[in-house]
Amino acid sequence: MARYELVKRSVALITLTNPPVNALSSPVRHAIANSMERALSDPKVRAVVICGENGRFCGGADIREFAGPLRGPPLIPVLEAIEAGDKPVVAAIEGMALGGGFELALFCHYRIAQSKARLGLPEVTLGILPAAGGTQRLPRLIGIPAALEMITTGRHISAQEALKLGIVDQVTDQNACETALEFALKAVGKPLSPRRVSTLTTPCPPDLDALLEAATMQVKKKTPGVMAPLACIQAVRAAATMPYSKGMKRESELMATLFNSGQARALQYCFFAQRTAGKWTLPSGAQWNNSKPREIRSAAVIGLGTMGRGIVVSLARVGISVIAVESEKKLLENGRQMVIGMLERDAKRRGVSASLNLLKFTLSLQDLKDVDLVIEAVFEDMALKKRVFQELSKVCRPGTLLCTNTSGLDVDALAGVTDRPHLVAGMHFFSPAHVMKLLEVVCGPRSSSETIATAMSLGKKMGKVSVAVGNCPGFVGNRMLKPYLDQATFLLEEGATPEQIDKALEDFGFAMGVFRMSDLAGLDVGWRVRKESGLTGPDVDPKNPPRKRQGRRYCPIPDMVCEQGRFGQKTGRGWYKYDKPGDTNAKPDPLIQNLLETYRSRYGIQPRNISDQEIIERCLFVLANEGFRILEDGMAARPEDIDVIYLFGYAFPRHRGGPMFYASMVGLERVLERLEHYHQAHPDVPHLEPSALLKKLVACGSPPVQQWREHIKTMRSHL
Ligand SMILES: C[C@H](O)[C@H](C)C(=O)SCCNC(=O)CCNC(=O)[C@H](O)C(C)(C)COP(=O)([O-])OP(=O)([O-])OC[C@H]1O[C@@H](n2cnc3c(N)ncnc32)[C@H](O)[C@@H]1OP(=O)([O-])[O-]
Repeated sequence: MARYELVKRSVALITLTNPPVNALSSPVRHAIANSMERALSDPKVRAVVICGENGRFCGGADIREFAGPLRGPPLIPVLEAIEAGDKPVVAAIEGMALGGGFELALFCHYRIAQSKARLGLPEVTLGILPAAGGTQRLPRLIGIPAALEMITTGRHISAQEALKLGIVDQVTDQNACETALEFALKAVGKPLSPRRVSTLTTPCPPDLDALLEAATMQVKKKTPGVMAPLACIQAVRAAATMPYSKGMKRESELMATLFNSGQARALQYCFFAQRTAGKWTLPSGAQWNNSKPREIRSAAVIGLGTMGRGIVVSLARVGISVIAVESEKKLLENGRQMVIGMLERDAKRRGVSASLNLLKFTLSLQDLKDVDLVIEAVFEDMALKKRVFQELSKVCRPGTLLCTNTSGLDVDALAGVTDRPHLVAGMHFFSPAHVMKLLEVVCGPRSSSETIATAMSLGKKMGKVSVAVGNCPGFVGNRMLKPYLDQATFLLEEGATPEQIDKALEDFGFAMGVFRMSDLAGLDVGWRVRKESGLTGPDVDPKNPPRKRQGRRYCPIPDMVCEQGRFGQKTGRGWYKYDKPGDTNAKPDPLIQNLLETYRSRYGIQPRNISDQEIIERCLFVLANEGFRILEDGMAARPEDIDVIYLFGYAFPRHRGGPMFYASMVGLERVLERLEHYHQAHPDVPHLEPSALLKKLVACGSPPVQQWREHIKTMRSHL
C-alpha cells in the first residue's frame, strides 16, 4: 500500500497509502520494499522522496498486527535497504512521524518536516520499545541525554524542537513533500556515507553510568513495576557501549522480553479502548457516527465551587464564551478571582494568552436566556438541583441544553422538572475538572441522541476522554467505587492496617492506595453522602446493629474517624497523620492503630494476618464484579468503557489495563472461584456474590475481553 510515481523526471515519489495514519502494516512494508527496489534499479531515478497520503507521514507499526503472529517482511531489512541505497532518500514528514514511522525517517538520508508535524518514539506507552533501530540510531543522531528522554517518555516533539535537536534537516511552513522534492534534487551527487546514521558514533557523555543510573531511579520512582522504560534504558546503554550491529541485536533481545508481556498487552488494550470509548450507541440505535452534535459557542456554569471553577476554565480555554453564576456576591467575587487566576496560569503554561474576554460573571439566571448549553455544578443536593433546573427551564430559550455535573444523583429526575427532558444529560467531570481527563456523559432515558452527541463532542473539544454511561446511582465510576471502598474497610476490621492495604495496592501499581487517596479527597465528602443516605448519623435507628445496614454488613470505622474531625490532608489527620493541615506527606498514626484495636475488641473481632494477595483479590475482584453487573444492567456498553473510566478517572494503573481487562488477564475462572470463596466467608456482603455475566462468560470458556460484547448484547441495554 504505497504509490510509486516518477516526478520532476528523476525523483521517485513513494507515498504511503494506508489510512488513517499510514501504519506500517505488512502490505505497506511489502510496498516500500518493492518501491525502493524499483527506484534503486531505475537509472532514470536520481533521488527518492518518501511521504504519507492525507498529510500524515506515518503512525508507526500497525498495532493491530501485534495481537497475532507477525506476517510479511520484517521491518528492519526493508529500512536498511533505504539507508544502504546509493541514491539520496528524503523523508517528507507531514502530520506525524511516530514509532516505526519515525524510525523509517531515521533510515532516510534526509528529513524535511512540515512546521505542524509531531515526531516521537511512543513505543514505551505501548509497553514495548522502538524496535526498528530507534534506540540505536536516535542516540547516534542527537546524543544520549536527549534520546534517552524521548525514548523513556514516548513524548511527541514539535518539528521546531526536532530541528533544534538535529533530527530533521529543514522545517517548512509549505507542503513538506514539495519542499522535499526540491531538497532531493539538490542532494543528488552529495556523499551519502555521512548521512547513514548507522555509521555515526554515539556522542557519549563522560558520566554515562551516572546518567543511566539516574534515569533508572527516576523511572522506577515514577512508574514502579513497569518494565518497558527500564528496557529502553538498557537499549540506549547499548547504543553508547556497543557497535551498531551488536546494539541492534541487543535492542531486539530487549524487545523480545516485552513484546508478549502482560503489560504490553494491557497498554495496547488501553490504546484501543480509549479510542473505542468515543464510539457510543443508544438503545434507539442512535450512535456516534449517525448523530449530529450541535456546535456549542456559548455556555453557562451554575456554581463556582471547586468543580464549577474547573469546568469554566475547561470551556473558556477552548474558546467557548462562559457565563459563570453564583448565588451570593462574595461567592461570585471569590469564584471570579480564582477562575481568572487558574486561566492565567493555564495560559502561561501553554504559552498562549488567557481568554478572559470570554468570561462573564453574574448573580442572575436571567443572563442565561441565550446560551447554547448550561452545566449545573451546585451543591450535591437533589432538592437544590431541582430548583435550579426548574428555573433554567423557564429562563433559557427552548433549544438550550441543560446538563448536570452531579456525581451520582438521578439525571432523569432533574429532566423531569424541566420542559425539555430530551435536552437534559449528565456531564460528570472529575476533580480537578480542568485537569482530570475523564468525562462521564450520563444518558437519561429521555436524553435525545443529539443531546448525547453534543455532550460527547463538547467533551472531546475540551480535551476530555468522554464515555457514555447509563443513569443509575453513582453511574459507572462511583457505583464501582463503593464496593471497592467497603472491602478496604472490612479488611481493616479483620486485621489489616491502612498502611498495609495501601502498600499492597501501590505495589500493584496504583500511584496512591485507597486510604491515602481518601485522605487527599477529604473523608468528610463520603461521610456526608453516608449521612444523606441514612447509613450513619442522627437519623439511624439506634436499634440498628452498628455493623449492619439493610441486612448488609456495614463498617462504621470511617464514621468513627470522621467523628474525631479527622478529614484527611485538609485537617492534617485522617487515616494517616500529616505535619500540618494541607501537608501531603502521610505518616502512620498510632491513634488509628489504637482506634482499630479498640474497635475489634469492642465487637469481639479476632484480628488475623491478611495477605497482600487477599487484599488485591477482594478489592479488585469486587470492583470488576460490580463492573460485570453494570454491563448486565446496560449502564455501560462494553468493558472497554469501564476500563477507560477507571484509567482516566480513578488512576487505575495503565499497565494493568483497567479492572475488567485485569480480571480477564487473571482468568475469569479464577476471579469467579475467589469471589465464591470470599462470599462464602462473608455472606452478608452481596457485592462479593459473583454476577450472572461473570458466571456466563466462564461457562462460555472465558473469552477475551474484546469478545464479551457478544455475550452482553443479549442482555438489556440502556446504551
Ligand atoms: C517498530 C516500532 O518500533 C514499533 C513497534 C511501533 O511503531 S509501535 C506503534 C507506535 N506508534 C504509536 O504509538 C502511534 C499511535 N497512534 C497515535 O498516537 C495516534 O493515533 C496518532 C497517530 C497521533 C493520531 O491521533 P488522532 O487523534 O488523529 O487519531 P486516533 O483516533 O488516535 O487514530 C485514528 C485511527 O487510527 C488507528 N491507529 C492510530 N495509530 C495506529 C497504529 N500505529 N496502528 C494501528 N492503528 C492505529 C486508531 O486506532 C484509530 O482507529 P479507529 O478508532 O478510527 O478505528
